[in-house]
Amino acid sequence: MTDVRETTAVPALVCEGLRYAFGETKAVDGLELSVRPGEVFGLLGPNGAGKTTAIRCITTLLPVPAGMVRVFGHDAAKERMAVRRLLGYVPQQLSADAGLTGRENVELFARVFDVTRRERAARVARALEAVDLTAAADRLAKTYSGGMVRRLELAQALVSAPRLLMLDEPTIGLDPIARTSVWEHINAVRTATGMTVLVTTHYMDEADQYCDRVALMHRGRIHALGTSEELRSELADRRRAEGKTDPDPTLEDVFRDVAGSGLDEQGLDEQGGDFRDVRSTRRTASRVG
Ligand SMILES: Nc1ncnc2c1ncn2[C@@H]1O[C@H](COP(=O)(O)OP(=O)(O)OP(=O)(O)O)[C@@H](O)[C@H]1O
Repeated sequence: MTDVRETTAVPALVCEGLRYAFGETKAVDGLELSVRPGEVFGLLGPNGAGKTTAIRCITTLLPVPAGMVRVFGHDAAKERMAVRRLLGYVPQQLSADAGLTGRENVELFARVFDVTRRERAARVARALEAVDLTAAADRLAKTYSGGMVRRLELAQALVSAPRLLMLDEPTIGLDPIARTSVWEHINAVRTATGMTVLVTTHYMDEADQYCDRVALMHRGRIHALGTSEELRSELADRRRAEGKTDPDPTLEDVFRDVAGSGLDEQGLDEQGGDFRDVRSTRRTASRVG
């Protein structure tokens, strides 16, 4: 893979005062975010927090009705094509075609992204290799396991050599081994290319382990932002100051703390207990077949 390490200080992504409403529902309500080039940034939050809507605004699939979104300095409202060329996007919904082989699926995306005919075969082969699907490339996608499908979707997004890769719940519904494998491939490509990654996840353990920084989103806005360690140690300090002697807080404790009582009214509890429960509500592992 070509080395396109970032040398510029321009943020990979900036959202300022981003708002998006579906009728009366304020899905994104004044989102403030800045993602550094080359980092893996985790956008965390319960169902309905506004993560997917924010991602759709950033990827230009939805307009930016209020506020500002910039991708490597390009305005998502005014320079949509420039922004699209910089982005790779793996949505929550299935984006691979079960009736095509892995290679054909990636080729399709190469065509959509205008990869020239001369470059196409090599780029497709590189993308498949980056996610360890070379040996399975000529099998129909419907024969793939859930983890392989997710890696295929990753290859589809990588074939255009994006500078900012957006992944919406990339590991939901996968078993722990497949989840680890997906993350290892994301990390390997990031290391090789210097690509920036914005990922949404419900899995706090994954965010803790794989994200350089995380933002905790609730009801359309960010409630805390930093490294997992910073957020956890800030909460530990606050607890100590209040005379509490709890053991080390987790990222999920941080989320409960920053979102406060709102979670009890309309948050995690309403959505099935906690972040761990949410994953059982959606299954991607058997989506193809
Ligand atoms: N097409 C739509 N029409 C109406 N309301 C919508 C639509 N899409 C999302 N919403 C609402 O906007 C709010 C934010 O939803 P969104 O899907 O962005 O949240 P999310 O954090 O991505 O949740 P999830 O983790 O379940 O994907 C929710 O209240 C949701 O019901």
